[in-house]
Amino acid sequence: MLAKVSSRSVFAARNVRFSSSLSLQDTLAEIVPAKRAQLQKLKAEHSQTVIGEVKVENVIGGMRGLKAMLWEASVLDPNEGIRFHGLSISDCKKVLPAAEGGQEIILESMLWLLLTGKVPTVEQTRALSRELASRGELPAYAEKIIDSLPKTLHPMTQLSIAVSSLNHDSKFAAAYERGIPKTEYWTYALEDSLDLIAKLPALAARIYTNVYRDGKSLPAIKPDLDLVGNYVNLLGYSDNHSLTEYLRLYIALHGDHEGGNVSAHTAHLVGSALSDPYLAYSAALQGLAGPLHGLANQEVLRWMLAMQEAVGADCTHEQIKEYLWKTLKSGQVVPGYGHGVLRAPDPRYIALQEFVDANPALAASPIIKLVKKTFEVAPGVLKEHGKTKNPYPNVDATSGCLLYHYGLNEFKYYTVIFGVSRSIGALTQYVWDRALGVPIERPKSVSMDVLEALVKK
Ligand SMILES: CC(=O)SCCNC(=O)CCNC(=O)[C@H](O)C(C)(C)COP(=O)(O)OP(=O)(O)OC[C@H]1O[C@@H](n2cnc3c(N)ncnc32)[C@H](O)[C@@H]1OP(=O)(O)O
Ligand SMILES: O=C([O-])CC(=O)C(=O)O
Repeated sequence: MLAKVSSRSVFAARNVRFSSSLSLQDTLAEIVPAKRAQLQKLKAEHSQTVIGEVKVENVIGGMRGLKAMLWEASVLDPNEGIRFHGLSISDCKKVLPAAEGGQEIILESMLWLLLTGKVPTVEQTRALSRELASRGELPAYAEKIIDSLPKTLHPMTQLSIAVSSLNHDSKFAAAYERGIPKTEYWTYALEDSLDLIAKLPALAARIYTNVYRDGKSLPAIKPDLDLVGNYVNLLGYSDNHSLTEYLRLYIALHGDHEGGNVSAHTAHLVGSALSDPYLAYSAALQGLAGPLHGLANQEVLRWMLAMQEAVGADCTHEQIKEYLWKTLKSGQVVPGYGHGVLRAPDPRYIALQEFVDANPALAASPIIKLVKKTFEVAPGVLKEHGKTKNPYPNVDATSGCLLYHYGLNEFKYYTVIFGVSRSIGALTQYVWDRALGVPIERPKSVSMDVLEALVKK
């Protein structure tokens, strides 16, 4: 913590903004007018300025590379990876407050940064932890809905249903029905977003205990713990400090990855119809549950375990190469590799590997050794295969394997943890979308006949 504090002056010199002593709500209220003015200026002076072109490949290729949506909290560089309000992951590790007794960045400090663009103080981070804890218990109807779901239903489907059900109490939806002015939308959006983020650990833990622990009763939320501390406690792993710290890092790092990824984009799209934060984030979770997106962490472990069984834990590079080729030749993707934007190893993957390197027990784990060995050969194989534009690992290449090492081996649950995290990025933008009054999203689509006619012109 001392090192973090002393690096403040270095960051201040880089114009990184530090929060004063205001509450989160007051900090935002202070920023909203300036952001609105920034958008008005852009509209007034540059609405017609061209910033790119649309090619046929954008229309038929998943809009890759098209700069067509506003996203405030983070920007993804293909080679450097993600920056949160200009801060890289290693910057965040230096400057964002950790939990009491911990070293890793936590959801609360990342959420504060994402929402406000400012680095919170330790006191502000603690106050946000207490606020989230005070909002964290579930309403009885939500517990009833979760408990009624079949244990065989995928945990991500359960999470999406549970989040959606909370719209029963949406303050945003109720205020809209009452007829509030548009300028006030963001305050209700923020209320719902904080409520939802706060309740995600209890929702996610209830799903876990129902599916994997015979519905064992859950402890109450502790008012003095950070959100992930509470989550780990609810999951029944509170005696494992290393896992708690890993989850703090994991959940902070997965929070936001600019706007175009499937989950974030979905929340933005659904929210643009003024569906409340619960409905928007429930929809985002449905996208996160796809194997090319968040479900890849489950798929990586499944693939790794199958490889381990086929070639043994102590396998050679040559055996891994053969297994990679077998996967590729059977027409499957290598899970945990490739990316829609990144063209270098994902810095989130690197940050998790650094966590491993600092923990000898993790570095010695057979499954984590296999992750590392696979990284040593997979890029070469994927380059030779010649299809993927990015032969390097993304964050999913290792995230689930660490959970497996810690004994959290119910891999169909892994994306739920990702879902707890992604809320902070998706809902940050939800709040800003309402504060800035961005319109309903409605791009123009074209048929192939129209495209043919357009290219002939
Ligand atoms: C948190 C996250 O969401 S990170 C991403 C997690 N997903 C995965 O790890 C799944 C494996 N990876 C993939 O499927 C892809 O790399 C994606 C979905 C992440 C990105 O997709 P794209 O942007 O379309 O990738 P790209 O432009 O490189 O694809 C070109 C071709 O390479 C293939 N390709 C891409 N990645 C891989 C891979 N890991 N293994 C094998 N083939 C691949 C694509 O399927 C595509 O094949 P096609 O021409 O037959 O359709
Ligand atoms: O950016 C993407 O498309 C996928 C990804 O890594 C994420 O959402 O975290």
